[in-house]
Amino acid sequence: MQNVTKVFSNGTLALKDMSLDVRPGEFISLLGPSGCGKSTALRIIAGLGDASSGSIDWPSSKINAKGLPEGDVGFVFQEPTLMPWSTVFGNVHLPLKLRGVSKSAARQKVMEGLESVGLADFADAYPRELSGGMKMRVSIARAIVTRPKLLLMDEPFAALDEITRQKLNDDVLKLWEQFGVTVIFVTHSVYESAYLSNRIVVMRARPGQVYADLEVVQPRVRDGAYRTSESYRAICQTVSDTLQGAIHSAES
Ligand SMILES: Nc1ncnc2c1ncn2[C@@H]1O[C@H](COP(=O)(O)OP(=O)(O)OP(=O)(O)O)[C@@H](O)[C@H]1O
Repeated sequence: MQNVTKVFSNGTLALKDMSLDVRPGEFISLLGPSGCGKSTALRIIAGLGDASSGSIDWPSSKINAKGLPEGDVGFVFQEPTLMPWSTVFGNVHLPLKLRGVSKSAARQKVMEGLESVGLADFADAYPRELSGGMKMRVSIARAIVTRPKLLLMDEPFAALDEITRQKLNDDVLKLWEQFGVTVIFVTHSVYESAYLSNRIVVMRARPGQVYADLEVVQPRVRDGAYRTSESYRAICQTVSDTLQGAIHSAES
């Protein structure tokens, strides 16, 4: 993102001169107070909204006529947004169907996607038969079925209970390693960002901008032991202090 500014039609200045370089293979959390423009930034990266000025460049991808990388971006929303009339298989097939890939030709990829989120046995189930966490898994399988290089996730687990959220955090980390996908993950949670990411971009509000860019390179393995480790506690403390700084900088 190069100097991206977004002014909505009602005059709200959501982002001002936001610049962010994302390197292949990173797991970045975008963290910040409510209304600081996290979702707006993610939507502009995904091509779901236009920047008022500035640009999104894709130096490592071929781009299509819309200026977006061809087939390279998957998006997971806060709500699973599944089609209730379609089975789990049908929901995950959708992005491939929109590209003209028939059900039979897509079967292997859809089943691989479902296996990677532990739902291979639920291919014929309907969304109403699934728990909230399972619906979100289907949504993730749908986002990765096209093998995107970049996965954008907008507070995907905010509505889930803590245990389910922790399990899904581990699932996402597995997918990140398995597919080598670059992830940008929007969250309100200091703890979630410190658990998942190797880079935490803290934003400030009014106007939305990058306030701090923190590296969390170690440890490589994130698991239950990390959650209770001194290094995790220290990272959470640093991130929490930085977030407080971002909140105060917006008020001054
Ligand atoms: N379509 C829109 N029209 C007008 N203003 C908007 C629109 N979408 C977002 N905004 C405003 O832009 C600012 C940034 O919103 P955005 O949803 O990107 O923030 P956020 O950091 O994702 O917030 P949250 O954490 O609460 O989801 C807010 O002031 C919001 O009210």
